[in-house]
Amino acid sequence: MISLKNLTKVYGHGEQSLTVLDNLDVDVANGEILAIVGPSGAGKSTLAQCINLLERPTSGQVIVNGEDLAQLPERKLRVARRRIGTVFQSASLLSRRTAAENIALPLQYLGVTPAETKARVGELLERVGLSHRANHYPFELSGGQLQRVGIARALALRPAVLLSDEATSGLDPETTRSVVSLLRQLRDDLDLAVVFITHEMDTVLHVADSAARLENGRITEQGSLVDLLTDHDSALGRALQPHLSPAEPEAGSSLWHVTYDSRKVPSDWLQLVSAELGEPVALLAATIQSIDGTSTGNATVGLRAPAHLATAAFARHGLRAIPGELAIANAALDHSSDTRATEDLQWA
Ligand SMILES: Nc1ncnc2c1ncn2[C@@H]1O[C@H](COP(=O)(O)OP(=O)(O)OP(=O)(O)O)[C@@H](O)[C@H]1O
Repeated sequence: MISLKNLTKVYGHGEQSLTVLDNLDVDVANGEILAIVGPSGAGKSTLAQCINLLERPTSGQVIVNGEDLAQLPERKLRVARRRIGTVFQSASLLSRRTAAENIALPLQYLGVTPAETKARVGELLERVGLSHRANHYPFELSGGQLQRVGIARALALRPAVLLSDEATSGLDPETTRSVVSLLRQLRDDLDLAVVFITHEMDTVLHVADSAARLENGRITEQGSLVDLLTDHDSALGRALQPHLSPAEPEAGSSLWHVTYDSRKVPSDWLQLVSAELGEPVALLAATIQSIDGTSTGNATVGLRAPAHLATAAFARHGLRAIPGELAIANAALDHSSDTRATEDLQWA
């Protein structure tokens, strides 16, 4: 478990000072992946460096398994830092060492015997699915394989916390999916608390149990993925939903945007709403996913029924429906009055 309490980082002094992290409170339990998202300049890299204590926070606590690492003197910090394994954007492996030798590095620095190191490296290679690439050099490995070696190296000293600092950024979608599924596997097998820092909103839905939004050095929203996705007031929840390009509605019918507003939306809601309205409801676009066993998502539909009947029929099944023009007008309003919406659009 890792807890950040009142974490603050200020660069510079006096009039030149810049508060980059402002009183952050974040908890990540064992077996949980928390995604921290935010636009460029929000403070994500600084936060990563404060979590693994490469930068000392100006004030506040970084508590791992009950101990505040931020207060430790340098000598003790060197040891305590082992509790946090970090995976960086580019795996940053030593080019003249094989995959196995790169993974062995942290163990060698610690003076672990060659026999123990060999056994541990073998275990780690197997865990990340790379036993067959043990003796390959970085230039012989794909982007996804390099990240797997980076993950294995981060796990070498059996950390309690795995910090992923843009570890999937720049990877193609399929490779991202495979790295993400490895992280989820490790979360479960090793009961790790995983902090997944990213600017890629698309990945969050696939990897995280919970998400927090960092903006101008502050956490502006955080919660479980399901809570965020089913809260129509959540800017982060909206930004997490994939964008849809709906088909044209039939002439004479109007377009509605439908979001899952409850944890108990029946899977056959389209038929149920059609039956209640006594007319077909056309599905024009939809994205629905299961998060921790709860269905969430949004859809665009076309129908002819009067607005008040349609709204009520959707609401009875835990869905929130907004007429197309109104939804577009709301989005425009968000866009002009709320910078968060602007950035949501950029991330999506
Ligand atoms: N060592 C430093 N000294 C002074 N200011 C810094 C330092 N490091 C970062 N900053 C400032 O802190 C702010 C946040 O930077 P940071 O790199 O943490 O953001 P970020 O969210 O990671 O951005 P990006 O996604 O573009 O990498 C920026 O205004 C940056 O200029």
